[in-house]
Amino acid sequence: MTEPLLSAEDLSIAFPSEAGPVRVVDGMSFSVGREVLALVGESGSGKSMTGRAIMGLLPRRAEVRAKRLAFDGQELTTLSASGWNRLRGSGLGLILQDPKYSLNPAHKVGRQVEEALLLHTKLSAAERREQALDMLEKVGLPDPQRVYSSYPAALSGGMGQRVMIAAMLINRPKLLIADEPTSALDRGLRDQILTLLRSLTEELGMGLLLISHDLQQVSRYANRVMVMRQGKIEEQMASADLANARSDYTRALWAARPSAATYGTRLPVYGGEA
Ligand SMILES: Nc1ncnc2c1ncn2[C@@H]1O[C@H](COP(=O)(O)OP(=O)(O)OP(=O)(O)O)[C@@H](O)[C@H]1O
Repeated sequence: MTEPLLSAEDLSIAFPSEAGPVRVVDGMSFSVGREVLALVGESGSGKSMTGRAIMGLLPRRAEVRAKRLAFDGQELTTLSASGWNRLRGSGLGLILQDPKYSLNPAHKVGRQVEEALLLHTKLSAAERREQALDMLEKVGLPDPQRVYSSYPAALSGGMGQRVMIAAMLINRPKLLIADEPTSALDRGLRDQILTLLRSLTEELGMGLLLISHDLQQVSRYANRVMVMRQGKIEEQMASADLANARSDYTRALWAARPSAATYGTRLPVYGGEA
C-alpha cells in the first residue's frame, strides 16, 4: 500500500476547564489516502475539532497531542506558524459550511479565487486570471467571466459554494477538508455539490475528508466512512459495508433516515452507553 496522505496516530484534543482538561477528541488513529473519507457522528462528537487539528486551526486554548500526525510525510504537531501558512496555501484546503461567511463581501470573486496564487506563486496577473477562469469553469459555474467580475452578494448559495471550492482547489491541494459543506444549501444543491467534490477528488487525485452529521447522504459519495462518537472512533469501514455495520450506534445513524420534515436538522445526541 502506498503511504497515505494523512496519518493520525493516537490524536487527542483537550480544552482546559476548572475541573481539569476536557477531552473532546480521544485517541483517534486513522489515515486518509487519495479517496473520499466521510467523518460522521452526532453533534459534538468531535468531527470539526479533528478537521481543524489537521488544518492547524484549533482555538488557541486547545491542547493537541498525538504520537503522530503527519501530512505528506511532514509532522504537523511541531510545525511552525510559517510552515502552517505554506501548507494551508498549497497542500491543504478547507471548505466550510456557508460561503456567506467564507467569502469576503468587499472583494470581487476573481480576486478571492486567485488569492492563493498571489500569495504562493510567482504567476503574472494574466496567468492568475486565466487559471481562476479555468477553475470557475471546472466547478461548473456558467459564464465564468461574469462570475469572476461579480461580488459575492450577486451569487446564489450554490454558486457561492462552487466559488469557495474553486478558491480552495486553485493551488491543487493534496487534501481537502470539507466541514458540512452543504448544510447551508437546499436539498437538490447538496447532491450537486457532493457530486462535484467527489468527481474533482478523482480527477485531481486528491484526498477529501468529508465531515457531516448525515451518514445516509455522505456515504453515497464516500469510499470509506469513519464514525465518531464522544471523541472516539466508533467504527471505520467501506461505504459499501454500512448496511452490515457492527456497532449499534452506526446502525442507529444509518437507520435515522431524514424525513422531509427533519432534513438538514442535526442528529439527536444519543445518551450514555451503546
Ligand atoms: N473552544 C472550545 N472550548 C471548549 N470546548 C469546545 C470548544 N470548541 C468545541 N468544544 C467542544 O468540543 C466538542 C466537539 O466539538 P466539535 O465542534 O468537534 O463537534 P462536531 O462533531 O463537529 O459537532 P457539530 O456537528 O455540532 O459541528 C463539543 O463538545 C464542543 O462543545
